[in-house]
Amino acid sequence: MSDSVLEVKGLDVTYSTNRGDVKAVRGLDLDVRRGEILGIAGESGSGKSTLAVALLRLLKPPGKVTGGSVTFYPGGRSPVDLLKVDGEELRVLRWSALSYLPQGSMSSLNPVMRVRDQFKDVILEHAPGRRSEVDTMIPRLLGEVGLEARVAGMYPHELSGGMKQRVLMAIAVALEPDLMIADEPTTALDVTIQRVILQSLGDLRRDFGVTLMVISHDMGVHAQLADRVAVMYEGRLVEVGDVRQVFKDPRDPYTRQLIESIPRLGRRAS
Ligand SMILES: Nc1ncnc2c1ncn2[C@@H]1O[C@H](COP(=O)(O)OP(=O)(O)OP(=O)(O)O)[C@@H](O)[C@H]1O
Repeated sequence: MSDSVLEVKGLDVTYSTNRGDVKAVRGLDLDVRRGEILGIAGESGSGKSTLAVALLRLLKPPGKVTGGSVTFYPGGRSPVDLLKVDGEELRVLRWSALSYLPQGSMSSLNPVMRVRDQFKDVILEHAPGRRSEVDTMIPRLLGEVGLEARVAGMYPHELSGGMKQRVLMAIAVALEPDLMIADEPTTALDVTIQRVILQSLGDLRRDFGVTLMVISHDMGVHAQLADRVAVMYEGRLVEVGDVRQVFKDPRDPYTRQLIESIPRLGRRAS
């Protein structure tokens, strides 16, 4: 099995607008190693979300991939160029090999469905063979993110923001994907809940062996969670390395600036 789960080479993404082209991702090379938590850092507008949706083939017009390749190495299957796979192949890969926790995803739960049925929808759509296991899978998955089994019988409006986020994380790992991409998973949550979410993400990696790509503008999140961090600036990757090394001795001036904007954490990680 390859040591990489994803290999991005020379990725270019452009938004063509009537005010001109915005090159949101420029010549980006990135290797995501199997089993790691890779943080993607950078300020707002640096291209982090565009990178995520391009990798997941969820980029919407006027966004367009204008160059590069993205090789995905799902465990036990042949490698695929995610930029070239067709709709059906992509449908098979979604959730079961590649899952996504979008930015602001807490509003993506269906308000009129109980949590249990939202799990069932995903599991039965993407892994119909596991029908008989569903009822035992749900409490186990909820337990994995620190939620009680009774949450399965609740509707989204009965859950706090942090609980919704944890339900979504549990759904995202239900089919044991190789890679999960989480975009700003802690944004809009209060500090105590943020810590719980980060802890749960770490637990999911440990228990499911899922590789995580975690996008956050908050260097504190990366200091707490990531093994390696990749820093984006104006669509380019300016630095990638072991999180401790990057915090201790940032090579790029922009990375240094990001770290200095959180002096307390900068000190803690050094
Ligand atoms: N639909 C769009 N049309 C035109 N330009 C866009 C569109 N979406 C994003 N952009 C531009 O692409 C660049 C990268 O944006 P992107 O949202 O990927 O950054 P980001 O780092 O994820 O920031 P944020 O965390 O604020 O979403 C920005 O210059 C942004 O203005």
